[in-house]
Amino acid sequence: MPQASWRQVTIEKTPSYFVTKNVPKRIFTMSPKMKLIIVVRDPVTRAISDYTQAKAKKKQMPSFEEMVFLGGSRAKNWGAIRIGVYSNYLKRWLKYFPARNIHIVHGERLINDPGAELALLQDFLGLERQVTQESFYFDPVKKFPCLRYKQSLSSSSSSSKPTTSSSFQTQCLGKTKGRRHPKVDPMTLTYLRDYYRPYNQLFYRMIGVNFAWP
Ligand SMILES: Nc1ncnc2c1ncn2[C@@H]1O[C@H](COP(=O)(O)OS(=O)(=O)O)[C@@H](OP(=O)(O)O)[C@H]1O
Repeated sequence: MPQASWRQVTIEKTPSYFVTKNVPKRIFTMSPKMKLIIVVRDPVTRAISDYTQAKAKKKQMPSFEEMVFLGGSRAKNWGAIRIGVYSNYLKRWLKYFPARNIHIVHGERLINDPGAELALLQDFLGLERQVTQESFYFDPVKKFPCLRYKQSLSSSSSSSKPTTSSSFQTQCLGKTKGRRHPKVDPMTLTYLRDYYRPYNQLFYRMIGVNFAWP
């Protein structure tokens, strides 16, 4: 972790931390006061997203449906499916950290209403609410929210007096985020939704929030 002054908050982001066995203990040993942020989305969409990412790297990969059904009972062990059982992983974290140290970000709302989701996140981190709805605009091409922020530009005039003007800068997430998902056969979707339902219910009870994933 880089050094930070008392005015700064350092964030480190690695998706695999959530699901890697020894990480809760390792992070607890590093600092039991650590604040943890977990972004979750409907596990069925998550599985398709995971598959889409893998397929982009491995073109000859079978279709999503084949991966789910031809894998038979092994399919449940396929990382893309297994990771969506959030309750299993959260349990491990709760052995070390109290629920108040863990903030769950609602992945769908992060896309549909980023200002509201960021308000909750800033509160959790004890930060002033500087990122607001106005910090985002919806990019019609990318179909995702992107950041819009003011940047002060200093320039020297002929009298060499510094002038400060401000303009908006914009920033979207990179090309690998927000990939187009394949269309998945409805029977496969139903099968996966039925599979996740009880685990989702357990997860809602653990966090005290119902995301109402279908
Ligand atoms: N603002 C914005 N722009 C683009 N993408 C956004 C945004 N907010 C959330 N998302 C969702 O982030 C998903 C990719 O995040 P990952 O955690 O899978 O990324 S990674 O594992 O760290 O590579 C990515 O998943 P895919 O849509 O499957 O690509 C997005 O749905």
